[in-house]
Amino acid sequence: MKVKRNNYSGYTEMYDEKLDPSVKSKGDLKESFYVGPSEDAKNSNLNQWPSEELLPSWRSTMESYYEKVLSAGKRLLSLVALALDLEEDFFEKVGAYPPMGFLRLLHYPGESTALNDEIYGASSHSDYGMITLLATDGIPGLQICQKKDSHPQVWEDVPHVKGAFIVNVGDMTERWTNCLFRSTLHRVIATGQERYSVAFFLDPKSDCVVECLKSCCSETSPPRFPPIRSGDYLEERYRLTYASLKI
Ligand SMILES: O=C(O)CCC(=O)C(=O)O
Ligand SMILES: [Fe+2]
Repeated sequence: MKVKRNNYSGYTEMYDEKLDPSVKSKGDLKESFYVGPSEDAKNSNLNQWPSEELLPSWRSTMESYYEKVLSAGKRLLSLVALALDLEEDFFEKVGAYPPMGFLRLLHYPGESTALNDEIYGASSHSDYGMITLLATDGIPGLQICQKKDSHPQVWEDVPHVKGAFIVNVGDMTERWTNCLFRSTLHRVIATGQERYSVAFFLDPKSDCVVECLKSCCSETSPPRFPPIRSGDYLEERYRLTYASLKI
């Protein structure tokens, strides 16, 4: 396909990714299309777009959705800051802005693969960034595990609420808050039903250093994660997602 993934933008085929590298499958069932920020630091556009003749207005629809969900995400981040007793514009002040938004259009094929338990629509993972705003078509499949350190893990279906986003806490928020806000462990099981969803990942600007908030650590509860540059952290997480595969 002409718009195949490049620099994390464009099309990824079925089995291109494995979100849980420990799963013994050839990859996750989903196929997806990524749309990143329209400009990088050097002002060059990294996005891949299908041709206007093939899909008229598709690009403008995506760009318009991107802007709207980004603005909703930023408002939500202000609420996260307030919930942590920080100033409303904390994430702006700490250098996370302008945040990097990644829109991901997902398609899960309808074929049943129930014979192989290890095949997931999306295998178990937590999202990497600050928060994710997820819209789904209401077809079941998405599950969360609330106590991710427990064994065996208990998975619960996420109910669909029409017109509402599902909001996942990401790993960088977990690092910032020293696990006060736990990132959401989730997966999509293969139900044999075709399913569509749209995820919007909100990540800090790449040179933002994510380190434990002063209010979230003490002598008895020291920082559990070392400070890390957001761009380096994301690079490593993406590398691991593709490392077990040959692409
Ligand atoms: O399709 C879904 O409901 C979840 C997708 C997801 O978790 C992801 O892309 O990170
Ligand atoms: Fe996810």
